[in-house]
Amino acid sequence: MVLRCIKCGRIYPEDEIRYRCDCGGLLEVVIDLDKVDTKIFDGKNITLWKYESWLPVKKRVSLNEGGTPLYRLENLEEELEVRELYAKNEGANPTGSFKDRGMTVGVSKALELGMDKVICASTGNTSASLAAYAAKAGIKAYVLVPSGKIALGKLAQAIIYGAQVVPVNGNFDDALRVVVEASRELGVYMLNSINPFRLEGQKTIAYEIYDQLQRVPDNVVVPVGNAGNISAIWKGFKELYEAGVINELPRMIGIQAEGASPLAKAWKEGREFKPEEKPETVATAIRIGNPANWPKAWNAVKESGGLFESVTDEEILEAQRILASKEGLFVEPASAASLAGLIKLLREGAIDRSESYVLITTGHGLKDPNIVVNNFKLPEPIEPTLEAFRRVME
Ligand SMILES: Cc1ncc(COP(=O)(O)O)c(C=O)c1O
Ligand SMILES: N[C@@H](CCOP(=O)(O)O)C(=O)O
Repeated sequence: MVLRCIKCGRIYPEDEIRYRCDCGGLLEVVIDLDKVDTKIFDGKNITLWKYESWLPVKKRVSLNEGGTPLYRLENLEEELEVRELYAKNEGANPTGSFKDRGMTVGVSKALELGMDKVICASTGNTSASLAAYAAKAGIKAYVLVPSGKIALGKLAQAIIYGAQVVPVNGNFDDALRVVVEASRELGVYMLNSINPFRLEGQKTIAYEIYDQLQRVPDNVVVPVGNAGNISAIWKGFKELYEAGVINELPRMIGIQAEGASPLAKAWKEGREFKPEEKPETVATAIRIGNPANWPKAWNAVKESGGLFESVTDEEILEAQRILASKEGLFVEPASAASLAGLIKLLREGAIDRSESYVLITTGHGLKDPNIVVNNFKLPEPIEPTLEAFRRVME
């Protein structure tokens, strides 16, 4: 197993602490596919560490991540007239988001490399997850978050798990710049998704979807922020394909929030990627203007024959309400971008109703309760009598 630059192909040893190639390109972990266990996809006992032979770490800092439910969304299938629709509910991970898949592998790698301090920039979920896994590993975590722009539940998580929370006057992109410099200068191990080991954990979403469905869906719909997750899921499917486990690949569909949609804009306008200076969206998790993994995500969408789309904040909040009220699935706004994107693409006739779709619902709704409560006016309290309640029912 080695690290390889996706831009120039240069190879680096796996135990060298580096996040980019000397040419500036992103790195990926090259797994030795001759050594993986291809016989384990039997639909049983699904957890992330079931796929250990496909992962580049020997140590294991775990909180029992992965094995998340794949729900069939029958009510929405009927309403939207789609043949097959599923949600892979990543909110069921230990800290309530897909980041736990990345952190179990990333923090394990930090220990293997002898690092005792870890760091990330975060819109919230990465910080909550890193804080939990660092606590479990007994190492120090620093988390840099955009001041005033992180959902309440996520902030509470980072605090209680014992991370040093550092608010930054700026957005996620500004915080990430500082984190990259700190990892170069101050001997802290960076666990944002530029770290290729983080993405190795997240690629298990693809393994699990195949394991649970026992086939490859036609399409996987993923909310996109820093663009690591869509890249990781695509890598997972490609590895299954290259190892001969599957013989077809899904289309990857990336959904961004309109106010933070540099990839969707470049894709739809048929031009080069350009970062956005002032990203803004109600879905704070994906309020990112300069996605660090954009070249990987671009390749994923292009190679798979997929597409990028963007959705408005109104469409995101409506999709969040629909998922909760029609399917009993409460997800945070960024997660609902996947359903909002699906609805938009179906309405525009850009995708086929007779195909199968897996929505990645990336984070739990309880992470951001304010978004719901602040938009709802509670009725006046009633007297504690049957009569008063009878009037309510009438
Ligand atoms: C809940 C949630 N959904 C989606 C995303 C987007 O994932 P990525 O940054 O890997 O594109 C994030 C983080 O960015 C997130 O926290
Ligand atoms: N949504 C993310 C932002 C990107 O983080 P990354 O570590 O996956 O690059 C967050 O939760 O902070």
